[in-house]
Amino acid sequence: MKEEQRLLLLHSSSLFFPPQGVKLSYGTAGFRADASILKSTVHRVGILAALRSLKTQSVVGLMITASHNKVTDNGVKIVDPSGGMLTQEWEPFADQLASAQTPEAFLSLITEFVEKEKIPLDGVQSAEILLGRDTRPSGESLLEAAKQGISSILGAIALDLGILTTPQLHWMVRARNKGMKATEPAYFEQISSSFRCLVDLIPNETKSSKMDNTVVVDGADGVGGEKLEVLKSMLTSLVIEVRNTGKGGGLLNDGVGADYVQKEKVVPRGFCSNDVGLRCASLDGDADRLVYFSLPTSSSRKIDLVDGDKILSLFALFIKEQLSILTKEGTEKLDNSYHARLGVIQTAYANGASTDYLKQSGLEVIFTPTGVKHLHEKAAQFDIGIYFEANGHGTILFSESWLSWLEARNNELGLASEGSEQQKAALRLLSVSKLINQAVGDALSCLLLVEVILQHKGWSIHKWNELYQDLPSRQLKVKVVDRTAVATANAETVAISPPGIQEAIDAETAKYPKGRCFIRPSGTEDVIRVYAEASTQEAADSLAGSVAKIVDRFLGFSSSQQ
Ligand SMILES: CC(=O)N[C@H]1[C@@H](OP(=O)(O)O)O[C@H](CO)[C@@H](O)[C@@H]1O
Ligand SMILES: [Mg+2]
Repeated sequence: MKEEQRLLLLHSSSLFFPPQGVKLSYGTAGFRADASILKSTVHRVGILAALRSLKTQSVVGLMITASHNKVTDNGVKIVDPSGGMLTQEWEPFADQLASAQTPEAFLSLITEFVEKEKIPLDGVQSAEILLGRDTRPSGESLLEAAKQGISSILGAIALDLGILTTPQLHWMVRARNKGMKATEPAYFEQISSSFRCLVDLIPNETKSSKMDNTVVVDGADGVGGEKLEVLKSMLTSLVIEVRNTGKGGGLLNDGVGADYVQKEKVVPRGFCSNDVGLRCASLDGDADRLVYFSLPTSSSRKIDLVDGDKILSLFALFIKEQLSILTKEGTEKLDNSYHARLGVIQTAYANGASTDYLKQSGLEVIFTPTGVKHLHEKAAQFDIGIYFEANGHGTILFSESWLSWLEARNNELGLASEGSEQQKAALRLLSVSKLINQAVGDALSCLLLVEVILQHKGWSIHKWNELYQDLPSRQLKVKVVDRTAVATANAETVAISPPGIQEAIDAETAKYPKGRCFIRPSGTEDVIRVYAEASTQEAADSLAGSVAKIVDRFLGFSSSQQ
């Protein structure tokens, strides 16, 4: 490493002190913590992002957000050149960097890593990092820290894109590396024009049905609401009413947003009895999650939730239907048919009823640990991989090879039988691949896809919700002394440590018909999560409650005092 580079890194890191007595780790979605202790971490992630860009000789992204967490929290994560999450291979280095206590220790970590990874840190190669942040007040000063980190790597430049949804930044990084236009207008243009194509391809029978084309969206008082306001003006045949836009003084994620709606299953702030029967949706704080809901009656706060599993089911159904039209043996023979391998990816949080439904519909269902980085990786192994977390984070991935086949097939059909059902199916699938964010789950593009599929099918939210009935479930959080004491296996369905805890959970679960329960350490909060399912809500609540007590007995503060 050049002396100039060494001095630059030493000087820059001496301006930021790592928090004392706190060990941060690159969890499910980057580093997250109370914003007040994050400056040094964000500064170091800026440096890491520059190294990643040098190593890959591509543009990378750095996003400052704490998503659905409270407004006083914040977080930082890196977007890899593909538009996906930072490669998991670099996560341990990210952890080490964040916890180095002195500038010298920090510098020696970097020196060693640069050598090991053969990163061209010579001041000759350039690096470029796109920066984005959500609407949190702490975002601006954290972004400054990231910029200072980036500028302490010779040849690295930061491009500040301002306030963005997380999926917009992922989309732009992917677009830049594909040589496409990577601006916000280009993003809006792509998703709105592919939405319009799908609308034009709605069958005449359903086009004329009296379906309500209004959706009311809770923007979680975050970035999603303001972006949706822009997008909605570019659409036809859909009316979007945005509430909780963040402009009315409401607090981010406070009694609003996808996480609150999905976990609490109650009406978010800004909705009232007048909304009974309407199709409603909630985004989370950085607009990468989407859930739907409706208010069944005016007398209670309870909602009918249509979660990520149902969005997944709707998407899977539509894709499968279009694929079967496309590959139907028609008047004209398919000489180069390519049967797409379609896969569906879920986590243990998926409602058991959804998995049963998907399997009964003939779909291949695969399970991964929590966190999109795991789901995304699996989905990318299929020609068409659809992944969703129950909380509403997901997307559809199309392989490059299948898309090129589809393009060619579409052209062929255009010549042989323009306007045929087969060609329409090909066009629909091509449009879906452009509407849906190929980099990461995106609430805005998923919202448009849900809306156009409902219009295509002529379905109300109730009809959609009736695809299957969710098993009652309950999620709880338990504060423990050390959450890393819990280790899991089998896509997080079994706790392999501490010893004896799984046996205790199994014994409790066995008392409940259709009972299913698992625990895992959260990767974004300092808690153990408990998930329980059973045949009635009371039973699910009771199972979750009992298992929470087991967790507390094994790992809680009371146990450590004994
Ligand atoms: C049960 C649950 O909803 N977990 C969420 C949550 O992760 P945890 O590791 O459970 O804290 O935040 C992640 C990032 O947004 C999201 O991917 C994940 O699904
Ligand atoms: Mg989010």
